[in-house]
Amino acid sequence: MLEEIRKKTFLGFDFSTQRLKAVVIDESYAVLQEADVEFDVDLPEFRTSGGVIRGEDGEVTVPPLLWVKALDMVMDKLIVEGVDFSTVEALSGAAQQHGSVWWAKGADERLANLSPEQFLHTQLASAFVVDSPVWMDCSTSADCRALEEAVGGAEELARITGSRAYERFTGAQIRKMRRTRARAYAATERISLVSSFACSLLAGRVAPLDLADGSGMNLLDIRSMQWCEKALNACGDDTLRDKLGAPVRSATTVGAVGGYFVQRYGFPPTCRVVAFTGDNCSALAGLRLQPGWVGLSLGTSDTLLLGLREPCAPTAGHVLVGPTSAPYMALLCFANGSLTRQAHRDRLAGRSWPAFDELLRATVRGNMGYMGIYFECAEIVPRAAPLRRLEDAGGRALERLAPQFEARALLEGQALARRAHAEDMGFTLDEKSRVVATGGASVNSALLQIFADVFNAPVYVQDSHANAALLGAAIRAAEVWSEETGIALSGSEPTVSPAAKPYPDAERIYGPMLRRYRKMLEHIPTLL
Ligand SMILES: Nc1ncnc2c1ncn2[C@@H]1O[C@H](COP(=O)(O)OP(=O)(O)O)[C@@H](O)[C@H]1O
Ligand SMILES: O=C(CO)[C@@H](O)[C@H](O)COP(=O)(O)O
Repeated sequence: MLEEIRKKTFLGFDFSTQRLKAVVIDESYAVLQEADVEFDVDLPEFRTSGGVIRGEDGEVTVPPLLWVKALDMVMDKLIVEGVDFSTVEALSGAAQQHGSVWWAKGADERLANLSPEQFLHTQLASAFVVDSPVWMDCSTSADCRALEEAVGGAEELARITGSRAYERFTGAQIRKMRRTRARAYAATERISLVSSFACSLLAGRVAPLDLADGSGMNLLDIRSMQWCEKALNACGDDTLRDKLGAPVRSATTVGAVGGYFVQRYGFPPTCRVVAFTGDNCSALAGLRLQPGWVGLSLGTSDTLLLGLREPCAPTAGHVLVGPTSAPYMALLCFANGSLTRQAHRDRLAGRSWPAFDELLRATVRGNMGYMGIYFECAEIVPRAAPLRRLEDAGGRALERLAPQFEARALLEGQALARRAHAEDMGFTLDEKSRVVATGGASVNSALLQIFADVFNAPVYVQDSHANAALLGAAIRAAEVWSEETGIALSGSEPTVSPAAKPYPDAERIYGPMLRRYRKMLEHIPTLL
């Protein structure tokens, strides 16, 4: 009886590229408290820009201690928000995908013996062998080609692992580490993904990788759900399987919360830790997409998410093991998302979104035929080096345009790319189609209107302030807890609200522009 009336809450984390967010929800999945640590602003001592450190030759890394320290900070911020940790029945999390964390020897022991008297970051200062390569890294092209060759070609790798070899995927990152920093590779006891690393901090032991995020490594056979022997051999030595450990289904309780959190913050010792997963996988869980809907995450990267019944071997984009009841999910990741929009906002309109929106309002839909492709960093879909292409309605190349036309060309070009590549992945638009947007840029109604018109489908956003990946983390914790305890929760479907509706002439304007976008692509030197 007492158990039934005791207040039950669930905690979710999102270790995304630019910040760490945390949310507490109740049994009906209503948000009770939220907190957030912005890496560049709140942890300036790590000298990140956009949450990462850019090195030479396309290397992009993060010192894992940044995430550890951010966890210390976000916990303290949750206390300030009034969170009562003694009511947390289960927790889970999401994290940027593909990044790897390289644990020094004795990782499990260190995690199991954390003193509640001290911060985590002071106790884990020497727990990592190297900085973490993250998803923005594009320094592993040679390793990608070698991996594809070892497995029998790009198509075969895509058939087995759900993706051709991609620079940011963990397999090639591991191969590069072993090739260029053999001593660091050898000194590493365990390799985590950012998600399973964050889970490890909470669980007080090195936590297993989950199958959904594990599919973003080019190492997992997405049909058998086991590591692919050939891919392991191509990227590591005979210790790699042990370094990675066995992956688990995303809906798995990996254990109880670590003693550190019980003693320092008052969590109940029975609080369950549910496997953490990739942020896009978590967003799929948070958005609860229905057939015909497409998820659009506008975080640091722009990603399109779809539930799939069967795996396929995509030429661009990825198929991951499903984190929810859909057996698989499709993921298209566009590296030129918010940071590219932000860079051009700064160039064209000062550092203000309202001023940028003002520029958009000075133009018409279709931009009088002006179109642009802006890749500030190497693009993932399509795989291409940084470049800028502008053309007029007659297809003539232009050097520059007035700021208002450039602003619209940038956003329309991005939305056209998202639609073209979603269609290539098998997404078909019909009258039931919906785009459900989430992530930092989903507050921008002018951007959402462009997506509605280009997709010729209404765009919705979640009613909750928390983004879908973050909310998905807390909801996954609640659902696994409910399934395991047999205690039903009143948790409701997340409600979404219409944010933009396509104009009746949208297809007439953007259908031809979609064809022109595909033509422009033909003239772009895409990388292999
Ligand atoms: N009004 C706005 N219009 C467009 N983009 C915005 C706006 N507000 C924030 N953003 C973008 O949101 C991005 C951060 O989104 P967020 O989902 O927090 O990222 P991540 O989860 O990858 O850390 C910023 O880079 C910023 O450019
Ligand atoms: O690499 C990918 C997906 O394949 C990225 O989407 C990362 O998962 C980072 O996510 P955000 O910080 O952009 O949300």
